[in-house]
Amino acid sequence: MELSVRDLDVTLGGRRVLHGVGADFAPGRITAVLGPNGSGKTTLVKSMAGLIEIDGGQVRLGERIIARVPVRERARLIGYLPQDGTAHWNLNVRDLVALGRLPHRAPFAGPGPEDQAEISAALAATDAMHLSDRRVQDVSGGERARVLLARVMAGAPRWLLADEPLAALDPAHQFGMLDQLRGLAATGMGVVIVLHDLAQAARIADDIVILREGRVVASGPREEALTPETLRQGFGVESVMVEVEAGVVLPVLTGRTPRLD
Ligand SMILES: Nc1ncnc2c1ncn2[C@@H]1O[C@H](COP(=O)(O)OP(=O)(O)OP(=O)(O)O)[C@@H](O)[C@H]1O
Repeated sequence: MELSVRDLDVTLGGRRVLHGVGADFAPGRITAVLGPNGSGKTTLVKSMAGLIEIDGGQVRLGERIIARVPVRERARLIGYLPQDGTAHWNLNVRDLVALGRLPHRAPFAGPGPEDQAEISAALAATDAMHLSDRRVQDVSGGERARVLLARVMAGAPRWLLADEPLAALDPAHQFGMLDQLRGLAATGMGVVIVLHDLAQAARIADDIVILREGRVVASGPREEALTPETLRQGFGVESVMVEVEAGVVLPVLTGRTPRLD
C-alpha cells in the first residue's frame, strides 16, 4: 500500500509551514526527504505519522485516511523515529526496546515469546545486543540512536519514518544503518528518511523528495529528482555528479549558487 500525501497544509505556532505538499511513497523502497533547515521535513514526516494536526489536504495509506486509523493500529503500521534521540525513561535498554511491542500486546500483558524474539532480533540487527542491560541514559548518543531504532524495529511496522537517523552515528555505524534500512526495504517495508547528507541520500535512496520553504521542489526517482538543477533549486548550491564506483553516482558540492540580483 502506498503512503501518499495530497495538498498538505500545516500551520505551526500561527505560521504556515507546509504549503500544498504532495508526494507518493512506495512500499519496498527508500525515500529520502531532503531540504534546507526549516524547510518542513520534520513537519512532513510527523504529519505522515499522524502526529500533527493538519489544516488541509490528506495523508493516506492505500485508501485509508491516516488520521482516521485507530491509534493502536496506526502504531503497528507506522513506526516513527524522532530526530532528537532522547529517551525519557531511565529504563534498561532491553526494556526500552520492549516498549516497541506495546501495540501488539493485550493491555497489561507482559511480553510473550514472540515479543521476546522480535526484541532480540531488533537488538541484534542494530548492533545493540551488548547494551541490553545498560541504563538507556548511560549509553552514548550514537548507541542510544541505535537502541531507539531497535525499539521501532521491534514493532515490525509496515512503514518506518526516520528523522535524521544518521545524525549521531560515526561513519561505520552510518553505513551499518544504511545497510539495515536497505534490508528492511527489501522485506517490503516502506522506508522514509529525513537526511542532511546529500551523498548518503544519493547512495541509499530509491526516491527523493526535496522541500524548500514548505513546498516540494523535486520528487521522484533518485536519478531524476537529485540532480545539479534540483540541488540548485532546493538548496541554492552548485554541484557536480561524480561516479565513485560502477553505478554509484554522488553529488559533490562546489559552492553556493551566485545570486542574480
Ligand atoms: N511548534 C512550532 N511552532 C512554530 N513554528 C514551528 C514549530 N515547529 C517548527 N516550526 C517551524 O516550522 C518550520 C519547519 O520546521 P521543521 O522542523 O519541519 O523543518 P526541518 O526541515 O525539519 O528543519 P531542520 O533541517 O532544521 O531539522 C521552521 O521554520 C520551524 O521554525
